[in-house]
Amino acid sequence: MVELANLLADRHAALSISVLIITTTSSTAAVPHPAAPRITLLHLTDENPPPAAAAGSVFAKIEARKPQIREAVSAAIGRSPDGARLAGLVLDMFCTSMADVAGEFGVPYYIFFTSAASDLGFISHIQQLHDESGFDVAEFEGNELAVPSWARPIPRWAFPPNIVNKEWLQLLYRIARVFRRARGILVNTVRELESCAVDSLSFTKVHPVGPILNLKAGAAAAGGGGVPEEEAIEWLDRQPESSVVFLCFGSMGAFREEQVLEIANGLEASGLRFLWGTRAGPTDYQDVREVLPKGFVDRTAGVGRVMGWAPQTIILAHKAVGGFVSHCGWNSTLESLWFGVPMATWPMYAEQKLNAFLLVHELEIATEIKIDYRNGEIVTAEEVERGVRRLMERDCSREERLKKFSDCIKKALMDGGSSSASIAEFIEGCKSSGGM
Ligand SMILES: O=c1ccn([C@@H]2O[C@H](COP(=O)(O)OP(=O)(O)O[C@H]3O[C@H](CO)[C@@H](O)[C@H](O)[C@H]3O)[C@@H](O)[C@H]2O)c(=O)[nH]1
Repeated sequence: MVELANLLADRHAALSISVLIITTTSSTAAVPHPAAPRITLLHLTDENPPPAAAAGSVFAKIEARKPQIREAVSAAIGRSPDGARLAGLVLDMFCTSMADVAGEFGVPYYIFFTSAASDLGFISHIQQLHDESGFDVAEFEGNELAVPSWARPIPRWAFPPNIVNKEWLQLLYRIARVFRRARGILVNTVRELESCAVDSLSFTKVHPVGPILNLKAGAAAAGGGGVPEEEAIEWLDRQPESSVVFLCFGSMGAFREEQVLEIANGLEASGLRFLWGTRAGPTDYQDVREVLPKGFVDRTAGVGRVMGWAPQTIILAHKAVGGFVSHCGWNSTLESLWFGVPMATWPMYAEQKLNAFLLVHELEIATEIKIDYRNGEIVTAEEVERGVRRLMERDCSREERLKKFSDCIKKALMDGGSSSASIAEFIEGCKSSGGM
């Protein structure tokens, strides 16, 4: 959201933006600094959570903050210069309940969707099928489902794992209905990367405005252990060009001890250079070194390092890195594309299997360690070894495609680029809706 605010403020000098940040007990990442004084960050903390926030899902906790949000919006209006008016509310997918607040202030709301447009297409399609014909994706028994925003049918294994949970699915449908009524959806993607999805989404105005990245690498979240950041980078500086496999699984990608052992054994058997970013397991361990195979750190000292939170964008930008094993979170995907680093997929949760399917089968720019990963499954050392070797093999046609998309996404926000045009169109739309 802050990076989006930076981008919008940069493109329109009269725009002031307040970013409301709801802090929950599970908030981990540090919030970046805004780039312009016209951007105000308002942290709505949990110190005196309203009673409803004590229990329930993150959505219920957020919804319980409505009065706080109303107050914050009123205060933001009060602070704005004479003659300025509220243009609208931009909501992320966890905050769709605040659409009502936009209504109360008589302004439109927009969505900021931080995953792929293809994922947005999947969500809105299953909701439409459900509402129009009672289709129940949780009971779907076919092998694949044709979805208009995808060039090829999506295999059932690639569906987000949560959809078998009926309660969660109803929540997803509710969110998708709010999406449909939005004045527009800003998507962190690039038209050239997902033209099929962007062109097929016609229920509201879709603005591909990406890639919105924080290339300065966010501040570290706690947990994981391993070598300190400076040591990891110094080590990387000493490695030959494109020789290191970087493994990192997002802000929540922690593995159980059993899986840590298989990854470690697979990496060691491959003989490849590696830098492995880890997150602490929820219950098992605090520092990954507690659960690595005995002697692993010493035996692999010449070829690898294990660390906790990794400064991912700095590492992906490093010339020693030749491949990235990723959980396929959308931000990691865009960062990898930005730096032109080949990816091997290991999706873990949320919509990551869809992203992996997009990367491997639609765009054909990634290989797989695992693509149809099921929660709780163990990926063996042999699979890891094979996967990292495949990742580091030269494949000219894959590299060419990767370079093409990497070039596209670098141009998108430049003058004349597709995302630049989309942002301008969004801002014009805000003006014509009478808000600015
Ligand atoms: O050790 C780490 C781990 C993560 N990151 C950064 O944290 C971000 C991770 O983002 P992402 O790749 O999108 O993964 P998640 O944190 O898992 O993101 C959630 O949100 C995304 C959409 O915003 C979804 O695509 C994912 O499935 C969902 O898990 C990226 O900027 C990484 O550079 C680091 O810098 N170091």
